[in-house]
Amino acid sequence: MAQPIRVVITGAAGQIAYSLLYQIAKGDVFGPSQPVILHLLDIPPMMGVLEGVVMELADCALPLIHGVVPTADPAVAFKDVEAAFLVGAMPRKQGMERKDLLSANVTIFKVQGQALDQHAKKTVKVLVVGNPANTNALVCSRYAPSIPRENFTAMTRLDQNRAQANIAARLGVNVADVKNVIIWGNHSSTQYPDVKHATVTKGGASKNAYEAVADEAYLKGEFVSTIQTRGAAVIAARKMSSAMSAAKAAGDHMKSIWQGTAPGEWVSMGVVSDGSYGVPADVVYSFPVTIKDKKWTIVQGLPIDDFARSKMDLTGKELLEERAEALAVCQD
Ligand SMILES: NC(=O)c1ccc[n+]([C@@H]2O[C@H](COP(=O)([O-])OP(=O)(O)OC[C@H]3O[C@@H](n4cnc5c(N)ncnc54)[C@H](O)[C@@H]3O)[C@@H](O)[C@H]2O)c1
Ligand SMILES: O=C(O)C[C@H](O)C(=O)O
Repeated sequence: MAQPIRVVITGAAGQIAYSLLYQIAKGDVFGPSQPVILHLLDIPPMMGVLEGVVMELADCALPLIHGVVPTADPAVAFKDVEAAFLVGAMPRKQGMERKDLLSANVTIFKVQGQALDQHAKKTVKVLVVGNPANTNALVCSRYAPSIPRENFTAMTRLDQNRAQANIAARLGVNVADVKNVIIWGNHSSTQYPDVKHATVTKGGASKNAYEAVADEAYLKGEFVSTIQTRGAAVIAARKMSSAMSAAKAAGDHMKSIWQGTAPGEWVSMGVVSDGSYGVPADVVYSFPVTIKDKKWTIVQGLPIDDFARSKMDLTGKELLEERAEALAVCQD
C-alpha cells in the first residue's frame, strides 16, 4: 500500500466538510489504495463540535484513515500537507451576493496562504471553496510566494455539475452522457455557463449538446440565469447554502487534479489567468482545462461568438473589481 498523504480540510466542523470528509476517507478522491492522514482545521469555539466529527470518523471504521489531526492552529494544520481543501469561511445568507462576503472572508485566505507558504509541501495542491472562491484563491496564492501559483485553484465544479445535470434533464439522458460544459469566469451570478462546445451521447452517438437542445432562447436565457442563481435558490429553499453538492464538487475537482482528465474531456476550474481568450490576466478565472500529471492546461482555440464574448468580459470585469477590493482589505 502507498505511503499516507497528509490532507488538510479547513472549516472541518462545518456543513460541507461533514460530507466531504467521508468521500476523502473512503477513497473517492485520492483513490481506493491511497491512505490519508486528515488534518482538520477549525476555529477555537468549534473544537467541541470538531471532537464529535473525529469520533464519527473513527466510528466509520475506514481503513484508508491512517491518522486524524484536529486543531485550531494553522501551523499544525498545514504541516507537510500535499492537498488542501480550503472550505472554512462564512457562507452567505438569503439576499446576499457571494462578493458581499469578501471583507469578512478574504483575511482568512491571507493568513492561510502565509501558513501554507511556511508549512505545506511545495507541491501542495490547494482548492479554495470558501466564497468568494476565485478572489480568495488569488489572495491565498499571493501570500504563499514559495508555492507555484498554478497550484492554487478555485471551485467552479459545482456550477459545471449543475449545468451538466440541467442539460441532461433537458435532453432526457443520464448526466454521465453530457460532457464539456464550460463555466467561464467567476463563481458568482456573472459566471457564463457555456454549452456551445459540450457533447451529449444519445442512442450510442456523440453530438454537439447545443445543437441537440435546439433551443437558443433557452440556452442564452433561462439556462444561463438558472445556473448563475442556483446557489441562491438552494439557500432560499434550505435556509442554508449548498453542502452535499458542494462537497461532491470539491471531491470531483481534487480527483481531477490527482487522477487527470479522460481523453477528449475537460473540466472547469478557477486558475490564475494568463490572459487566454482575451480575459484579464492575474485574476482567478474559470476556464476549461485538461489535467495530466497533476498539472492543468487551459484548452485553447475554442471559437468564441459575440454573445460569449460579452458574458466573458462581464465576469472578468467583476473579478478585477473583486481583486482591487480584496487587496485593499488585505493591506489594512
Ligand atoms: N465554491 C463553491 O461552489 C461553494 C459552494 C458552497 C459553499 N461555498 C462556500 O464554502 C464556505 C463554507 O460553507 P459551509 O456551508 O461549510 O459553512 P459552515 O458555516 O457550515 O462551515 C464553515 C466552517 O468554517 C469554520 N471557519 C471559519 N473561519 C475559519 C478559519 N479562519 N479557519 C478554519 N475554519 C474556519 C467555521 O467555524 C465553520 O465550522 C462558505 O464560504 C460557502 O459560501 C462555496
Ligand atoms: O451560493 C452560495 O452562496 C453557496 C455556493 O457558492 C453555491 O453556489 O451553492
